[in-house]
Amino acid sequence: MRKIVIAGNWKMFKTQAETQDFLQGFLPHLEEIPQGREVVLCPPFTNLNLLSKSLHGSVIQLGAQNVHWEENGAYTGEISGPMLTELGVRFVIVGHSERRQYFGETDATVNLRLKAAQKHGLTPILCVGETKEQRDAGETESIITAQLDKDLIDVDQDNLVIAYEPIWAIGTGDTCESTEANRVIGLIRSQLSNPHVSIQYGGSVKPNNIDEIMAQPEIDGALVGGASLEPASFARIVNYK
Ligand SMILES: O=C(CO)COP(=O)(O)O
Repeated sequence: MRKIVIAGNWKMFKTQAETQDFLQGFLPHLEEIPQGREVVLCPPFTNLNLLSKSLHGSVIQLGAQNVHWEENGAYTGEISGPMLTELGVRFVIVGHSERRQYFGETDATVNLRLKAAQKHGLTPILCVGETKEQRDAGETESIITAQLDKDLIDVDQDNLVIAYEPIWAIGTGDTCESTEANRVIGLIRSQLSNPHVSIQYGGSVKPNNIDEIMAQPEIDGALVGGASLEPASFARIVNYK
């Protein structure tokens, strides 16, 4: 059975005070969330402890935005798997295009991070997707195939979520047509050994397009950036019809 996973990626947004404000607006909506939907919040590391305490016992699960492959060591600025699991973190985003683009992450480091996440019992959300230039050049399929080939070496597909995030659709308001996202996600699925992996769509997911996106048969959830920052908007998304 493929699980539905809706995750909010807060990126580098929200102080702890702003996180408290978010919770005040969001917590009243929790009861509306239909059973069987996994809802995950991935705040900056600095908010994990606060959210871990505030969401304890609720249906909302906690995710981080990255994880290092070693358990500890001289890796300034990095966070390890045991540091996350100690806080009750269950999911971790790995290989987001912003990490690949701005922080030099490669398929090799993405692969190491995926394996480390799984070793510590975290479920990684692997992000893949093409740039506008690659899409225009007709390279969407070959780029994604190459990413999957390298990123998933020795990765356990029984404990994995994948997010298809076309880079040109991130933060632009330029959503990928839902039928096209469905097609690419079907293509991703055809390259996996486990057909039950949940595959999300990400890129300008909003309250006004979530119903259409989730109506697509191949799409098992969403990875939501900007629209997860505002309580009413994220509540509407997790309560899609
Ligand atoms: O990058 C994203 C989620 O990881 C998508 O961001 P937006 O929803 O803001 O386009």
